[in-house]
Amino acid sequence: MLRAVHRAASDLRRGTPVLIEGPQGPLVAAAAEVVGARGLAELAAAALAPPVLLLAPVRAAAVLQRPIAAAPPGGAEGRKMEEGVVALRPGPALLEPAALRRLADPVAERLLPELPELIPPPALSPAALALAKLGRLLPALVAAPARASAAAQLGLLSVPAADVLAYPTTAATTLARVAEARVPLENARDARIVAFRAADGGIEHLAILVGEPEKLAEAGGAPLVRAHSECFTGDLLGSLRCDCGPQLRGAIRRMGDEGAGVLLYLAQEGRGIGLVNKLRAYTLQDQGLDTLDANRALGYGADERGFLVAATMLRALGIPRVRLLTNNPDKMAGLAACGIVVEGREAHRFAANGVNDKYLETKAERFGHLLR
Ligand SMILES: Nc1nc2c(ncn2[C@@H]2O[C@H](COP(=O)(O)OP(=O)(O)OP(=O)(O)O)[C@@H](O)[C@H]2O)c(=O)[nH]1
Ligand SMILES: [Zn+2]
Repeated sequence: MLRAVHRAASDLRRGTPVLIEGPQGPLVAAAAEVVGARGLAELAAAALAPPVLLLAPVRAAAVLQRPIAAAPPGGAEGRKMEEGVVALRPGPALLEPAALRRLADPVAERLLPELPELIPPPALSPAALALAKLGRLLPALVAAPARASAAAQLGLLSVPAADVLAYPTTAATTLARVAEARVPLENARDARIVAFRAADGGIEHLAILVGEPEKLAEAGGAPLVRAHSECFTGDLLGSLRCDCGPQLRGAIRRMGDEGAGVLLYLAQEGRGIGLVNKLRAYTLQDQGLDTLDANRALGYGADERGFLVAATMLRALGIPRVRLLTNNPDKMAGLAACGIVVEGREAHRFAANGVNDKYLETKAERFGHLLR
């Protein structure tokens, strides 16, 4: 079940259409960002009706140059605008690879050849958008109801919509320890790295254990824990745009000083949108958007991370109670909702550096990050 989703996301990434299966018959979909002439021809061969464009509501509003009310997915009430999906009927000038790429990408935005018309989204649209996000692609697709025989006849991959929507939970709950090694660190010599992998062999997450936090937990204690989302630019390159580097090294140093702790190094780059999209978000931020609106302009949510990954790893390590090193109240609530007892919070704030000042302000003002 994980495997089919994984393979379908990979096909989307290479511009090949996939079939998303539901009770009313399949939807054939290809990613607007990468689809080429061959993918569009395959899509047309599978389709029962002319293709439509599926976009996140914020992106659709930007394309149409007016505010729109998003249809909540599956008619569910109370969903956030950023979780909905909007369908547009394109004319022939838009059904062409370069125009589709411009439609998907606000960074590449130039005048579109025509303004498409708003129509009700076909069934299974939310799963199509979710699959593009799992592939870390821009959530923009060209899609059409498809013939049930299309998978066999055209050799397209087919995946149940329900499996796509369940993927984040399934992947998080099937994480298991696969490797472990002692790795003395500059500021914490007694450190080990434990690697976790999901049942589909997908993306791996790491736990860095300083000292013996498991023993502390066994005795009923709550070790110092940091759930750190990967940040290639900040953690590795020392980017000044964010505070990730100082937070990462600061957490290890603190655990070294205290003699015990766990740093979960989570493969959730860019708050879950991936490195490529984070770079796009940075371009939008240089054009004036803040970190939250930049994510939304791309069609992603402000924060796409789930906390089940961290909770599953902590449970597997035998650490059900934690003192969490964070300024983010959502992390505490998220871990608690996944069954981890958050006994306390330790502030983890570093001074602004002259470049990340606005980023830190936005985290406090719009994400509700605690200032101390
Ligand atoms: N999309 C996006 N992601 C960013 C941006 N700046 C940093 N990030 C990502 O944000 C994540 C940093 O999150 P964390 O430090 O784990 O958590 P936090 O939500 O800031 O909360 P704390 O625990 O208080 O640090 C990393 O995955 C970074 O790649 C940005 O401008 N846009
Ligand atoms: Zn960062």
